[in-house]
Amino acid sequence: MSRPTLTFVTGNAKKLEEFTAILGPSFSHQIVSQKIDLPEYQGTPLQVCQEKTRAAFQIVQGPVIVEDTCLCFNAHGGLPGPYIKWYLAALGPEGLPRLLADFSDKTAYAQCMFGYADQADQVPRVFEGRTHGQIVPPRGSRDFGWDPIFQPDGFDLTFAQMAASDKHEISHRGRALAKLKEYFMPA
Ligand SMILES: O=c1nc[nH]c2c1ncn2[C@H]1C[C@H](O)[C@@H](COP(=O)(O)OP(=O)(O)OP(=O)(O)O)O1
Ligand SMILES: [Mg+2]
Repeated sequence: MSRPTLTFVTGNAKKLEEFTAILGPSFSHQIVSQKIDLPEYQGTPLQVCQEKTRAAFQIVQGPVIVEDTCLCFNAHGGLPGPYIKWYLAALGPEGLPRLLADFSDKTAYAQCMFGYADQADQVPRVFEGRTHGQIVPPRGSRDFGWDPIFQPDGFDLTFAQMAASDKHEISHRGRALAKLKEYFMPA
């Protein structure tokens, strides 16, 4: 029996790796990935995610999933937020914590939004997950983005120092995918 196909459009190999690991082999749909760098939209995280979903649908012309991730500094009113990619590219994990040097509030949250559409004229469905924590000087492997500078609440380790399965259990992505899984595979 063949499972229906869902195409995950992302240019980020680490996202795809986590997505596949978190959903696991028993997911209702067969995941196909397309490595396309979609436009980096501006707006609220929800608007960015929905625009990105529409753009992906135009390309795939079938059921698609996209994901947009934000890292939001509370002292900066939620910025860099969806623009974290550019900040990370410009400053690297060493430079990012310095943005908060003059602020006593080092708290931040990671937010992940998956967008899903299976028709063109549809408001994309969004599954959101959030993890609160602190921005710290980098510790741990430099494998994935800002993982070395994000220390989730309740842990002494940054995401980069945690075992992958521990990260997934509490991560923005893990939480968003738990909702997505619930939608596709209701209990
Ligand atoms: O769990 C994570 N742990 C650490 N870093 C992360 C994580 N998740 C995303 N990131 C990075 C990738 C990119 O620098 C930015 C999000 O930007 P974002 O546009 O969503 O990602 P992207 O352009 O790399 O891939 P895509 O083609 O799916 O848009 O934060
Ligand atoms: Mg992107």
